[in-house]
Amino acid sequence: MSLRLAVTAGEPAGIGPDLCVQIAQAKLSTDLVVITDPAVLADRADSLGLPLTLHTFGDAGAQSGNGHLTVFPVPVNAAVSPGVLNKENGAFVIETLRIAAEGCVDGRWDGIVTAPVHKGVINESGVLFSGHTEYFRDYCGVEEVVMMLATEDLRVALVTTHLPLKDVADACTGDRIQRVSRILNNDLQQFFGVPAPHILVAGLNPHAGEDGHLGREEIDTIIPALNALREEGLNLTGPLPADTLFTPKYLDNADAALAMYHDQGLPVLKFHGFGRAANITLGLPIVRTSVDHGTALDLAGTGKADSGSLHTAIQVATQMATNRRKEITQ
Ligand SMILES: NC(=O)C1=CN([C@@H]2O[C@H](COP(=O)(O)OP(=O)(O)OC[C@H]3O[C@@H](n4cnc5c(N)ncnc54)[C@H](O)[C@@H]3O)[C@@H](O)[C@H]2O)C=CC1
Ligand SMILES: NCC(=O)COP(=O)(O)O
Repeated sequence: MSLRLAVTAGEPAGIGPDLCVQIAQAKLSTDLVVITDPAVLADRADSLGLPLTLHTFGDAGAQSGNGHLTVFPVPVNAAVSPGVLNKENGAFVIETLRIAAEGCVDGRWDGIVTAPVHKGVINESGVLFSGHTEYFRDYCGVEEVVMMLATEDLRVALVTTHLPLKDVADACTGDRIQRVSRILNNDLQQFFGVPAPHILVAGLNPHAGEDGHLGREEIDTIIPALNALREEGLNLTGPLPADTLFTPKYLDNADAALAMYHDQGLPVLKFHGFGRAANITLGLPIVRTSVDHGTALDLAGTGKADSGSLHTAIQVATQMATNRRKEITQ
């Protein structure tokens, strides 16, 4: 049976609908079902001047690719104008995520690929929301998940995700570093065919603390956590100063880098491969990938949005879902 992925089109005023219309133009090897309001897609196809035939999920002959798109319809709450946020649609966006997760759990599809949402407007709509990563973690009832962004030749995972910088040091506990490292190690084996992952771990402070003179988190927390993980058999190098970790000397012999926080790891990844990377949630019982960028409100409806990252996210989700299926049938 061929794989089917759900694609949430994300914030309706952002570039998510544009990207869905754009990928529908290609010949697709994975069956896609886009979860959104079909009228938003039709309007966006008109703005972009691209052909689009819409089908409803479950209908005979429903297909995606070559100018067709299968849609699981969810109505928006308020009319959509490209580039203009409307908090009335916050609940709609969350409902598309809920349907995507529900369909994964009940087997309607094999994984989820998410187009970008706008965290600010969702919170303004009255829904507390940090990101998809945390949403799917809570939906699936797991304690820990890991955000990893990956291009073809660089993988960067994070110990902490969406929280204010002032809270990062306290959040990098030994327990969390251990849980995140185990998930990263396990999922690199399970989904990405890396039999014995070598993981580079960044310190938190400049120069990885300079022997305690620039911060004690390395000595008090990170080194003991890494030593305990080494006892379990994980192949870890670090804590390394983050400013030199991302150089070929280290990266050439590693399978992934583990950064302590969002803006320690992601600027490097995006400088290296923005538009070609996927954002992957590890540690979930379902497959979920996403694009490496946000809603780009400035580009919605203009035809200037690059769909490269959505293509990558679909490819990676297909690979992960294939490996998960193999595991289940073994
Ligand atoms: N997966 C997700 O749902 C993500 C959502 N976001 C959300 O997106 C919103 C906007 O975030 P920003 O920091 O402004 O980042 P952004 O990624 O939306 O935009 C940053 C810059 O990159 C450009 N850009 C982004 N995607 C592009 C594409 N596909 N093709 C060409 N250019 C592109 C934009 O035009 C802008 O100049 C925020 O609410 C943020 O939380 C951000 C990252 C991921
Ligand atoms: N910087 C990554 C990002 O904001 C996407 O997060 P998520 O919505 O995938 O959790």
